Amino acid sequence: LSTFHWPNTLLSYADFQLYEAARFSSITEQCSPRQSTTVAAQWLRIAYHDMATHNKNDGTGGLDASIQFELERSQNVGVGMAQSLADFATLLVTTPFFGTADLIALGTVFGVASCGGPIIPYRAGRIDATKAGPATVPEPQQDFASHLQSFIRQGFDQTEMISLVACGHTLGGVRQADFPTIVDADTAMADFDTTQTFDNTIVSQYLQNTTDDVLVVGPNKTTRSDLRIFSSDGILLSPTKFNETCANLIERLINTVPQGVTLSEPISEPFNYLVNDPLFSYLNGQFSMTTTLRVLNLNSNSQRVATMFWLDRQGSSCPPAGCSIRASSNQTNLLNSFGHLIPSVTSSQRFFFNATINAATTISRFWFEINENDGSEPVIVDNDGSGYVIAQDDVFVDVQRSEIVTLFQPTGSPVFLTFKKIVLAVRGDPGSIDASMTIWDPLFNSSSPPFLPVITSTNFQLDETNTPQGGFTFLAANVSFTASSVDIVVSGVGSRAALTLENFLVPTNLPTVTIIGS
Ligand code: HEM
Repeated sequence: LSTFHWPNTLLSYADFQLYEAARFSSITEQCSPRQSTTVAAQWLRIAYHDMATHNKNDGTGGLDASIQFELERSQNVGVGMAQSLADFATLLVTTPFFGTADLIALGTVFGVASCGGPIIPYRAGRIDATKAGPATVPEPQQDFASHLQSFIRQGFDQTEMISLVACGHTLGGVRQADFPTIVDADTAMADFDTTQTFDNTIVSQYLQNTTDDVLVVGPNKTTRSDLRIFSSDGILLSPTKFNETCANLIERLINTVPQGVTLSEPISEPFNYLVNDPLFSYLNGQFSMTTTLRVLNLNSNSQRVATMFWLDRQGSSCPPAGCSIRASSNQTNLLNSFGHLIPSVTSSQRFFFNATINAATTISRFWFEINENDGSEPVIVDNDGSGYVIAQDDVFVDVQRSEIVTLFQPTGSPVFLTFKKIVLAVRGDPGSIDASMTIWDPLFNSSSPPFLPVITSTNFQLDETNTPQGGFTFLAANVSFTASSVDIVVSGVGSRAALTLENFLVPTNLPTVTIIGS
């Protein structure tokens, strides 16, 4: 198992979306059927069509969600396209650093695995396009030479093209409504092979001349593109190497991105020792700091104690061994349906810590110890030796003063309005502080693609309900209930240059308050 090195917002977010977030992976769980095909087939096809804009010669195009702007083209016909984009949009999980293109890639990884295919390593960090790319998706009526040219432009040679088409056409099929000249009027959907699963049947049935793939044996010769491709070379993908070859090629497909986009390191299993960004609150001279530690593959042991240690900033309040607090609770079985497919993970557990810290001497770094209390050496989890360093405590979102506010207007037809009030704690004098926030809300304003996030800015105001205390000034600003991530910039904190809290993920579990209007 690989160890998580904190802080890394992108990797921890990607790990969460891959292995813990339940809603996304559950849509395709067990290769779930939809519209006479499978969700996985729809998600793999959209990934290919999105990537197919790539031009390796000038580095443009690739998996960048430009498909959002390309749906009226006949080459992107099919209900699966808009449906897949709606799947991704309604999850409301995109952030400035993890957009729709990252979700399309994630959908491919989930879909292929859910249908019994290989587990494809995942990289995050794609950048969403803001406009359409070129119309370069291959179509069945085109000749072999133009298909080969397309794949070469996308970065795949002839052998890889043959394999990649087989890897794609192991799922799903051709819809009569989309291709009435290819599929008989009495068939809604002509499956490429006789299994819904991700397997080599597409290849073995082709080799045995038993295939029903309409792009091989369909009535219209012009549109037998799979036949032209599969028969173009003797080296059709070997059925025994199907999974391995497809894993490599589909991984390359989803990692084909425009030049200049840098993807994260590949993730192929959940991180061990994953630490959540600590959250702070100030009250009466003390910080309350909460964080969590996820540990994998622990045996069951009721004697186990997990402890968080920390050092203060001034070396006066904590002993050299650190102040400490035991985990307040723990939770097991954290993984989603995709996480359960990862063979190296046998169990998952998260420990919750809630430390009370003297706000004057404060905290400089923290780490953990897991003691089995069975005579074995305790395991120290200290971020590869550096500890988890708290860079500054002059500005933070105060998570106990922030809240989810529901305004309820009971008269006439009752109206509810729910939003989040973000309270910022700033060490400094109310007169000099200036704070603003850019808010990223994945909630789209449209009922059809493109589903684009709403990005707004706001200034913080002095918070009248949280008066200054212990050298801290509290400022407040509201964000929509669905806002996923905010960037906060604060100036006027003593003599410091402007401080930024970037990509702060808006907590989902803030205290709630209902205000009843008249
Ligand atoms: C020359 C290249 C290709 C051609 C001409 C082609 C053509 C087609 C056509 C005509 C359909 C039917 C779509 C519909 O009925 O709406 C289809 C479906 C599909 N294609 Fe391809 N394809 C090609 C390459 C690929 C590749 C490289 C992949 C992925 C690796 C892929 C994945 C799929 C999948 C998964 C489906 C099924 C979709 C569903 O059931 O909803 N295709 N393809």
